[in-house]
Amino acid sequence: MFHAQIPFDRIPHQFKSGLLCRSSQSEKDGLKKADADPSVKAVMICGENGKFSAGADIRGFSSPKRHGVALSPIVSLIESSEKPVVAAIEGVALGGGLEVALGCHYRVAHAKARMGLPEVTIGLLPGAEGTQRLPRLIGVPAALDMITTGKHIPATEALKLGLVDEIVEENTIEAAIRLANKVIGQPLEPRRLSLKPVPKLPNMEAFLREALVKVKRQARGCLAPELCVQAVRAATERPFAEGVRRERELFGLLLSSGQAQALQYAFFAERAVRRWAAPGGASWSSAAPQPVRKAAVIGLGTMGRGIVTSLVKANIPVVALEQDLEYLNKGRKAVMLLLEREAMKMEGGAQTLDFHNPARLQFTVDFDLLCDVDLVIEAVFENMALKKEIFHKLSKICKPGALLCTNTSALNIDEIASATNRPQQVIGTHFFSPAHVMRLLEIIYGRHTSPTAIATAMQLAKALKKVGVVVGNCFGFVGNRMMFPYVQQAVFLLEEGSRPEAVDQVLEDFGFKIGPFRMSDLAGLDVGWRSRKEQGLTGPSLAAGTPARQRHGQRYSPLPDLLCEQGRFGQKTGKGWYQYERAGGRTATPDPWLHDFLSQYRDTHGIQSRFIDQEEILERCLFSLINEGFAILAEGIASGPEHLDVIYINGYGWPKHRGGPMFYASTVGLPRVLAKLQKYSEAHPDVPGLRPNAFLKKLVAVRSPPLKEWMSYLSHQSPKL
Ligand SMILES: CCCCCCCCCCCCC[C@H](O)CC(=O)SCCNC(=O)CCNC(=O)[C@H](O)C(C)(C)COP(=O)(O)OP(=O)(O)OC[C@H]1O[C@@H](n2cnc3c(N)ncnc32)[C@H](O)[C@@H]1OP(=O)(O)O
Ligand SMILES: NC(=O)c1ccc[n+]([C@@H]2O[C@H](COP(=O)([O-])OP(=O)(O)OC[C@H]3O[C@@H](n4cnc5c(N)ncnc54)[C@H](O)[C@@H]3O)[C@@H](O)[C@H]2O)c1
Repeated sequence: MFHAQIPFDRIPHQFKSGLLCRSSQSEKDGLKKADADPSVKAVMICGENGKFSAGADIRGFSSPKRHGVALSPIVSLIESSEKPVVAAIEGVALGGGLEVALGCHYRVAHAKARMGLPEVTIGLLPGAEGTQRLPRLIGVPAALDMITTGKHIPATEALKLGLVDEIVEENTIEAAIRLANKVIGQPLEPRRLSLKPVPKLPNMEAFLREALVKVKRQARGCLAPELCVQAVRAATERPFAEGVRRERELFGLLLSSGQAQALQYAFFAERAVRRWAAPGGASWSSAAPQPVRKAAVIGLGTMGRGIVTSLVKANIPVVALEQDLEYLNKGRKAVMLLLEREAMKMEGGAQTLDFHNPARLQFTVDFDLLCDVDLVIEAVFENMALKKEIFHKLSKICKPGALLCTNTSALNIDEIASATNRPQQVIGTHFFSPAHVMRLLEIIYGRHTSPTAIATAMQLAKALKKVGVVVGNCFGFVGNRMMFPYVQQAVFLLEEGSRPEAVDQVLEDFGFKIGPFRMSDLAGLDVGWRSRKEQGLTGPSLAAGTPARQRHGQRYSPLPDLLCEQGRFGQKTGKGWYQYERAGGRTATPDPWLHDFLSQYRDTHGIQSRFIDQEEILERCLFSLINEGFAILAEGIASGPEHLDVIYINGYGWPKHRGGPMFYASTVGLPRVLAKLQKYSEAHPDVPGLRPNAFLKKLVAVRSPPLKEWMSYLSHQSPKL
């Protein structure tokens, strides 16, 4: 028996699909030798360290020294072997790793193994004949599902699909050797996938057409899913060799599309932000988290109920607290509904949700029940006085080591911490709505927050299967602070002549899940209105004689306030920037009332309406957001552009195939972003958000270095870092 080892470890190789890295030549030679050696009767291919293979080294695809990756010939070599080749799949078999396994004549998997073709998630398609072999093995519908979503499937599902021949609970390698011994001498032709026909469907053409429509709708401009469908279509229409040629052609298109680079950047950025750093040199490498064995959530409104659901899903016992019994009952019902839905989704899976057990989930109005929790997440109304009152109470009731977290969207963490006797244990954990769905957790350290508190919040993010991003404290933190100028531009564009549906369309065509006005209607216009009233920008506390369209010498648009005064809060009232079929309705339609209202508003304020083209809409909204990003970096609120990009992709619906706002700026070109901001700023001198940030100017002055070098051009590190 000859064993060809597929290395895995930390993927330091140019090509990681096994066989073709470090010792690729020797493994290729090994296979040839095994074929030629009459004493070898069968071959077993396995991975190192309990992992089959995670596929190609993703960094290799954007490396200037990219070598022609010759995985296909290896897969063909395996398949054409005259001796049975069995794959022993442990851990993961992903991408090129699974393609290698598809070249084998038999596949044995450990019950805990996962398999998938995730290339689509990094902007590519399986490029080592996977799009041609997989449909031949498991049929077009299942193959298309795996290839266009990139999902990892567990071994049990792989067995049902026929992707593997056997699953084992114990030693996979021994099982693979047993199988290899059993099949020695049996004909191999029927096991060579390239020789098999693709199983027919009665309605193949219609099926593929519908699949294309579906993936295009979901892809929001991302090319890879569509090209995956085209590659699978080729498998159904052409002989194997021609299908492979088509796969290669489509792979080349994706590789040079720019989207693959953006998605691969996003893959590494998400991993890079785990290595957080904070003031005083504290970092991920030195700080250790505290265990969270029990948590509490205060306030069961929109956010609190999602946060409770998230904690229960992560198997963390929760005490859920409300201000009175009426709110408590409302909150309990909402939480139970969410958990029941989540349990339905998990049905049949290995996991179950134990939420009827009061030891796992307890509802109360009694603060004293928080005395033994390890962590509290406050999610009450966005009101500083209320938050301080709650934190003061918590610091008296909670045990000394308990971490006190606030879900505030924008308020000052230090001021909240000042109400406690333990500011080092106060931290912002900013969830995004719906909190049990959205992946982002913005983690905000205050002046006194300890490294242990940061490490614990990051650990919590991981336990909740979220992406934690550590940032500094400022109004709106990173995400909302960058959002303010974006939304402001969108409203200014309406004043100047545009319409909500035109602005939304441009940004949705760019790839945002939802444009700013649809988003505002969904979140509720009253939320921002309340905040502006608290800031004294509108409402009774506004000084008499303040010009309608100016605040503190800067341009201000009262349009959202005027809509709120009309009771137009968005979806919840059936009217906002759009009209809806009813209060609580979800279908937005352009509203003639709003159009008339905008015309009257322009007349009242003597604004000459003009046609605003798509380019201006896009640039003013996006470049003002990006400009704020440069200010955030310069102030040391975030440690690098990757942080901003991960926040936008995971919390704000930024299209991942455009890599996040800062990556996008680097692809547009910093000189162009600067020139456009200068132009718009000259036209609107009273809008600070359009005034190019000094850090952006500096980067352009030093000839726009690559994004990963930006931070080295900050002459002084801000006290925040
Ligand atoms: C111009 C014409 C050209 C025509 C050419 C035509 C021929 C082309 C032939 C091409 C052949 C293509 C072959 C194949 O189809 C392509 C591929 O295989 S692409 C890769 C597919 N694989 C993946 O996408 C897997 C990605 N990884 C993961 O999903 C996860 O990392 C994991 C493997 C499930 C492990 O998850 P975790 O345990 O949570 O660990 P981490 O995620 O933190 O990862 C640990 C560490 O490893 C790094 N890493 C993981 N996978 C890869 C990888 N594939 N490449 C590089 N690096 C990887 C990860 O970044 C972490 O390191 P850190 O960033 O923290 O330093
Ligand atoms: N809604 C969002 O999209 C969103 C997103 C991120 C962050 N946030 C932030 O999360 C927090 C909560 O927002 P929300 O939208 O869930 O608000 P919400 O109005 O829906 O819910 C707040 C809840 O807090 C409860 N509450 C008020 N005072 C309390 C007290 N003394 N004790 C216990 N409970 C009390 C209320 O009864 C209410 O149920 C705010 O700080 C908000 O800025 C909101």
